[in-house]
Amino acid sequence: MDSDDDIPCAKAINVTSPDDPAVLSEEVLELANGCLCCSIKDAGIAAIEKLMQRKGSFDYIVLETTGLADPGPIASIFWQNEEYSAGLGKEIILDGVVCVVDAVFGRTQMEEDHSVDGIGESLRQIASSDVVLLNKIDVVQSENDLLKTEDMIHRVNPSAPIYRTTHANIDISRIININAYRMADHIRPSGLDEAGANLGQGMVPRPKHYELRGISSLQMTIPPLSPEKLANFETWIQRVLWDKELPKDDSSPDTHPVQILRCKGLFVMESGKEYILQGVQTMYEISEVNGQGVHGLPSAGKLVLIGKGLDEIARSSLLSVLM
Ligand SMILES: Nc1nc2c(ncn2[C@@H]2O[C@H](COP(=O)(O)OP(=O)(O)OP(=O)(O)O)[C@@H](O)[C@H]2O)c(=O)[nH]1
Repeated sequence: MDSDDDIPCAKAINVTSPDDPAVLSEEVLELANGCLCCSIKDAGIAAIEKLMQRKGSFDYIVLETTGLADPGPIASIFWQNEEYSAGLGKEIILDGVVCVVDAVFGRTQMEEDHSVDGIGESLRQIASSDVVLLNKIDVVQSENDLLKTEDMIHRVNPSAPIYRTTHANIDISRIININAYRMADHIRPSGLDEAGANLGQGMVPRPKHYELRGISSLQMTIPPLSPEKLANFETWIQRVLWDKELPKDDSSPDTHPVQILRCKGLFVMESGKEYILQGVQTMYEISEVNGQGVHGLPSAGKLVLIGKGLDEIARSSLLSVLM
């Protein structure tokens, strides 16, 4: 961790290859300007492509950022690369963001987290994650401490699974090839809302809203949508992501700033089709899910938004579009 960095960003690409003794299993590429997030399109991805040219393709690339990095811009650049790159670059796809939280100090770090724009790095990292490892549980005194930390992580990011680990020991399938930016399964509602009631057609449990030190999240179950409602939602999310404010209407004429760090959703259409929403920073994608209906019930979608300003007003604005 480089605590004296001015700009929180990754400093190197570290690609490990246990089968390659010639490089002692590890190769580190230092980037010329030392900053991955500002220059990844030309330097970061280009550096990985160069490695791929020299050594052949990789099964998987693990990119470890500094402890101060904001994963959002880095994830969005890799995601953008999927769309715009050609040749070898096309093989570099974004699988997911994993965050390791220290089970001993993590809660204090989250409680004391702050930055100029109100979202400190530890909350940003948790907010942007697809999976969270709560590590060093062997040195935590009580189960209650672990539960409190898990609850805090869940309030910041209600959609990421949290796995307790020691020495980050984890079944690799939980963090590799998770396809977090493509699959709908991890967003799919379980069929029971939090009170344990079955979700029937047209029944919508109350959306859940959490807030912790500037980061808020909004989670809601969504009934089957008409194409028109989905189109309305798309207009809404564009306004929120790109203009960073809620759409104004007669009932809410004032400017209401909103900043989304990560959004995920699964929309079930009245026709039975399913669409998945994925978004990071200002980028989003809504794409049809193939093989819908494999899970049978419930016929309900789900939406998770994580960022700033996602309060009751944001909730009402969203409900007016979706319900
Ligand atoms: N008791 C215990 N120690 C751990 C665990 N995980 C890591 N450690 C120890 O904690 C120390 C720091 O581990 P690192 O993996 O270097 O931590 P890090 O945060 O990645 O460090 P930097 O990336 O260098 O900032 C090492 O001495 C590890 O052996 C754990 O689950 N339990």
